Amino acid sequence: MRAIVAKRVESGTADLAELRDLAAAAGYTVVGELTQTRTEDPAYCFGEGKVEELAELVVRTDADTVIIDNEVGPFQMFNIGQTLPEETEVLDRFTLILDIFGQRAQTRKAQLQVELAELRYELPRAAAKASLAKRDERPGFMGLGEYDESRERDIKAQIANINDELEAIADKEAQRRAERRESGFDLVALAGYTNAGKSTLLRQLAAELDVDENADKHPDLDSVAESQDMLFTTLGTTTRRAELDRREVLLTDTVGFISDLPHWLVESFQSTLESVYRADLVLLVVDASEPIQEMREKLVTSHDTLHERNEAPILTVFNKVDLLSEAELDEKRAALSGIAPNPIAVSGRTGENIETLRRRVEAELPDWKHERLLVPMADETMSLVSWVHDHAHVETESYEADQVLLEFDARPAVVEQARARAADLNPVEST
Ligand SMILES: Nc1nc2c(ncn2[C@@H]2O[C@H](COP(=O)(O)OP(=O)(O)OP(=O)(O)O)[C@@H](O)[C@H]2O)c(=O)[nH]1
Ligand SMILES: [Mg+2]
Repeated sequence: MRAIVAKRVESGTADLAELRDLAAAAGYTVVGELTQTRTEDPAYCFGEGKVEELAELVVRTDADTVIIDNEVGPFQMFNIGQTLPEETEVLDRFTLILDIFGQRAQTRKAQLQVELAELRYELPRAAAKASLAKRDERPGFMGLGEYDESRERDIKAQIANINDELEAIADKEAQRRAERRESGFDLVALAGYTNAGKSTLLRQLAAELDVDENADKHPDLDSVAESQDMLFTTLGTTTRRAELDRREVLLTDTVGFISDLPHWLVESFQSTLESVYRADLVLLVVDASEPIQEMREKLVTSHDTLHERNEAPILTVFNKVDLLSEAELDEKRAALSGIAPNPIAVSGRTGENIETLRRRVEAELPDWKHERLLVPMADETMSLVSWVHDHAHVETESYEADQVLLEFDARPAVVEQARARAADLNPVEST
């Protein structure tokens, strides 16, 4: 798999660094690159001369694939394909990302999400492809061989089916979140740009114990294997129990964010992000070894992704501080204080400051409530008392003649539930 990466920008100089990383993540060896600064050409995206240059580069480097960072319309795709040597595959940023996601999708949900994204990508292109297939000079190009109008209807039907199945999965997950909360767990989610170090931090913060059926499907969480410097190593979500002093926390690792993703692609992975949106606290992880400008852009992308639906407070984590000096860190803190107020600086690799992070997580989680509860003696009383012990931090437990006094700290939801259960108890003498 030998690829040429290409990018067009309207102004300034095109930066190919991220596209190169994405290509590598998909398994390509990058054998050439090409950039252009100009406005979009309606027929070719790039200038026509540039596409001819691209064709020569393909021949010279013996590449089999061309990856374009821009969104390429169906007609542009067709025209570029006609100019390039036969059999050359053309991908744009989105089909490349879908390619990576497709390779990594291990769970039913992840596979459905990838399929959904592919269909959403194809839908607006279906009509164009059908008309191109009719006048295709190169039968089979872009898989257009048997393309016709009925394809659009098929796509819509498939999208509806997948949405139904994903909704059913989301319902089950919502139920599981509720059960976990009822069991006294606070839910904390790791979010952030791809490659920021989320999975590494999960390993640092969490016990080996997996609480998720997906855990074995995440090779990047293997504590022995060194994680790779690769984009999108995590695709589904994995949840583990984190070891904190007082509070029982479940920590969920999630898919990384990336810039320039169109709406339909983000939407397709919405239910993956649900565990972020519905958390009690979000740890927004940033790679602090990168230049300030890049950190800022990635923070903006992350906040944009979280913005509309996130309900939880956000704690920014500057990760990879083993790679920078104290002075550099101070400079970055100051420069980014607007978008990342009071961040905590850690290293997931060396473990530096991880204990402080644990304390910060406890401090930032919504406050526990103090409760003083008088429980009447009844058949179910002792089971309620032990439930409170399991879900709360019990300070006092004293027995009087016909009641138990419990004083404890707990999540507001646990306090409410304890009160309700106590109110439901029928005192012994009345039965
Ligand atoms: N030097 C250094 N490298 C780190 C640190 N934390 C993570 N890394 C490296 O950064 C790379 C990405 O780490 P991951 O934990 O896989 O990142 P991620 O955010 O889970 O990435 P995606 O799953 O792709 O979104 C790996 O090569 C890690 O070894 C750190 O504190 N210091
Ligand atoms: Mg990861």
